[in-house]
Amino acid sequence: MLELKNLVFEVPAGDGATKRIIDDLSLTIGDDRFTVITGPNGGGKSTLAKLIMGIEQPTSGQILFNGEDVTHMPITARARLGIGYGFQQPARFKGMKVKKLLDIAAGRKLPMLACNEYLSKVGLCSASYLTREVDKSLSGGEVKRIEIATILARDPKLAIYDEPEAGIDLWSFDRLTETFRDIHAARDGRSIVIISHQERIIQLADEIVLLRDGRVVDTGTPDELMPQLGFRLTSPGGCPLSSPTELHLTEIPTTC
Ligand SMILES: Nc1ncnc2c1ncn2[C@@H]1O[C@H](COP(=O)(O)OP(=O)(O)OP(=O)(O)O)[C@@H](O)[C@H]1O
Repeated sequence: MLELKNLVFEVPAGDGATKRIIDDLSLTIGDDRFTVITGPNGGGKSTLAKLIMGIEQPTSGQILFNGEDVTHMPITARARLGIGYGFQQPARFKGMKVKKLLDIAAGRKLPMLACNEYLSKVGLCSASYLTREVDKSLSGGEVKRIEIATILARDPKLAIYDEPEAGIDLWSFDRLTETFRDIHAARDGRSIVIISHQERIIQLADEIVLLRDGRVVDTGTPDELMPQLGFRLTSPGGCPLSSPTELHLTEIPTTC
């Protein structure tokens, strides 16, 4: 369980003034929960994720993970405890092959079959990508999907994905949505927090958290909050392009 208690994050705003990015925010995320954090641009979503991961330090407040105070713990220690984070704009690692990155994430040398599985879950073909370097030769969407595959390989207790849909094409996004749905359906005690503006991801949530001006302004189930967010409720997985998308997707993970 993740508990955020009265978190405040302020940055210098010149002339000794400060700007409050996260404003006395309290939130509890239980085990086995699929939580989507959404809200307007600049509302503080990525900052909140960075505070949870330890990339930023709160000005005040407390972060507890499974009862342990991790507020001032370094990133690596939090990662060891089981918190994983996927950046909105992932880093590239010149000289590092995709296979090696997956091995590092998993903490062991992965068999090929496992690599195939992780990459297919994000709609990438192992044969084309395992030996590629994670450098500038990969497109933004490819790097993003490889990073998500590394988080799947790491299999953290709490996985935080910052806008996993960003820069990802419709077909790969469909595969990714399936993957998130499968992880959640497994109900194995893992928790997922996804920062997203995407209706189809928001729809998967147990709980939606609406963040604005660094504050939680509302929480609720998709039934409760989606109409308020301006979304129309559809059956899970509903998509006007489901037929052509499925056609492509069956080709992506299985035939490479
Ligand atoms: N270190 C910093 N210094 C100054 N301003 C910052 C800093 N970090 C974040 N901000 C500001 O805080 C606000 C929240 O940023 P954040 O990236 O958390 O928003 P977001 O909700 O993730 O937005 P988006 O939906 O556009 O990704 C923004 O106005 C941003 O410019």
